[in-house]
Amino acid sequence: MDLSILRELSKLDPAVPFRASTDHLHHTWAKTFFSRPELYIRPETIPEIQQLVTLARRCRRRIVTVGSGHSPSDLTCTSSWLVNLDNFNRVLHVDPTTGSVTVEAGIRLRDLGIELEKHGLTLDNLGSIDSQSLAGVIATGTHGSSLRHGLLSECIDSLGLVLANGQLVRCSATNNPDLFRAALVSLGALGIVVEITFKATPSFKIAWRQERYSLDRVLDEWSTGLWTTHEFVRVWWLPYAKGAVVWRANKTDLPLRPPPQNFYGDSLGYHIYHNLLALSTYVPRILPWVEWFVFGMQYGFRAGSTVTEAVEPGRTGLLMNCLYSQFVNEWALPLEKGPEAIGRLSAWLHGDMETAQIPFSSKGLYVHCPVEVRVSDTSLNTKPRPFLDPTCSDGPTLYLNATLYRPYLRDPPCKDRYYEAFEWLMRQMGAKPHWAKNFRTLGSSELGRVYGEDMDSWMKVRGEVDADGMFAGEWHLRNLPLEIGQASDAPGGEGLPLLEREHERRRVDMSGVGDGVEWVGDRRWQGQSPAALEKTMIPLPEEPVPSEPDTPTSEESFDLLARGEASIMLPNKA
Ligand SMILES: Cc1cc2nc3c(=O)[nH]c(=O)nc-3n(C[C@H](O)[C@H](O)[C@H](O)COP(=O)(O)OP(=O)(O)OC[C@H]3O[C@@H](n4cnc5c(N)ncnc54)[C@H](O)[C@@H]3O)c2cc1C
Ligand SMILES: O=C1O[C@H](CO)C(O)=C1O
Repeated sequence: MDLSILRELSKLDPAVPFRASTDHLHHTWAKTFFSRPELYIRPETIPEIQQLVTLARRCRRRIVTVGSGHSPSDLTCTSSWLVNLDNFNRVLHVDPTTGSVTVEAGIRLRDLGIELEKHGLTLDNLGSIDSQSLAGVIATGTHGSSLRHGLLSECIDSLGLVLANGQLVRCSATNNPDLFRAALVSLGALGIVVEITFKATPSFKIAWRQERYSLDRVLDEWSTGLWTTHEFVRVWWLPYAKGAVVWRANKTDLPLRPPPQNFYGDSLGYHIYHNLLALSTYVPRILPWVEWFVFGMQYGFRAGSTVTEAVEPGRTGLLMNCLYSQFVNEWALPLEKGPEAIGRLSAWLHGDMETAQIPFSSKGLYVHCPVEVRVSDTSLNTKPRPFLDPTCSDGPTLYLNATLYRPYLRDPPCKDRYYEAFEWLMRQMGAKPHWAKNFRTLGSSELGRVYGEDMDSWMKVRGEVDADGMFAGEWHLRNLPLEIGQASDAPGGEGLPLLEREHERRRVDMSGVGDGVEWVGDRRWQGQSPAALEKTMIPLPEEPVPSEPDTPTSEESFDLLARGEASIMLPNKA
């Protein structure tokens, strides 16, 4: 570990542990991106979080907070300090009568669900999985599929954040409302969210039903009940079959009835599908047949042929099997534009360029299914909207998610051409990308324009709480209208001196397994002598963490750290 870090650490409260390790390899769940942070820090208390922020500020380091790494882009990559709150995940307060719950922000949705169930409570809406951290779900605008619900974060009443100056601040609709609206989709760029208070709902069961439709029927019923007969509805469009799987659920008091076995839910079907996808990397033209075979085995070969039903707890029944590593490219647009968007993309995939009106060739291109088709309605929400909410404010929203699997972690050959055309169509139709997913950059100015005053408001709050860019990196620079000044030139430069630039991307060295990319930051602090670095350290007016500047670090702790041993838990104490 860098000696200047140790020196600064020795000046802080020795009673507060600094739980850092030095050899962590970070990767996204999908193993799309990897990075090697200088330090991986897993705090367990708020004083520890405040201390690490103070230390980062003094050592001029960027901080990235990572939840479960389920965002498949390079959003959580860093060569600087990576903070994870998996050990800061307790339920602090539950009021079973009002449903008000306060938790530490690192809690995963699954663990939260189990805890809430003990009090007869649950979350009122879920996406496809429950592995994410609650803070991560909020930070990117995660959604489920229901016209009676908006973003998952709609249940949030207040947030506590540790900001770049080490202070813990709280915000809600009435207290610091601008910070609250900015922090509801923060993209990790405001500070570390540490406490979350939200409204849980009485636990419920759902009765769900799933059947195959023709695409024509989906489009015919689009405005006449497809999305409204049930509280939760999602559609998987199978482009080559010109069909779809429609899944719908309502709350129920019926007794639990587990779902029947299904093809790729079992080991054999799972591996058959995986290997067919792997084969399609070399022989892409088999993909229409793979779609026919796998989804026929899974859901029946003809529209209306097989109906699957079950009754499950909402907490698990709303989830789905997401199978393999994947790219996900998802956009939000007004629900009424769905038939046109699906019709044009369908035409493009089938080579009908006149109907598609998409200026790229689809000749010889074969893609994976499904395209996920989901909805939400955030216009019903009476609470403050997140500034960076990509959904429609004046009516229901449709999400189109072009999923591409990465069999055995290999990228499919259709990716660039498919996403180029898909994104062109989405932009032409006025859609906005889901922040967490694999959209190629639109450029910060386009997103700035698309979000207008809301982006200005978000940027203003960001600038106020993190003037040096301690929580900003290349992903933010690429997608948000940040002013970096001379940030890239020198530490301590004007603009956002702590913002971490990308130095390079390289094929990750994993013995040739997969097409994952290693993201490498500029590590601009390297090569600086401790004395030179110290010159760039900004003294702080307020010190939230008690410090004892003259307390020497014990020889023993110092040696351990200097050797850079992995997984050291440093009680900063003799
Ligand atoms: C298989 C799969 C299924 C998915 N299903 C859905 C779905 O149905 N609907 C949907 O909308 N999305 C879905 N997603 C996307 C997922 O919900 C988001 O990527 C979510 O942000 C992941 O949460 P995480 O805890 O992994 O956060 P990460 O991916 O680790 O981080 C996401 C962002 O949150 C920030 N962050 C995390 N913790 C904190 C904190 N304590 N303080 C401040 N910032 C923080 C990070 O810095 C980063 O900017 C899915 C993803 C996968 C891989
Ligand atoms: O990002 C996502 O992955 C799954 C699809 O497999 C899903 O529903 C998302 O959203």
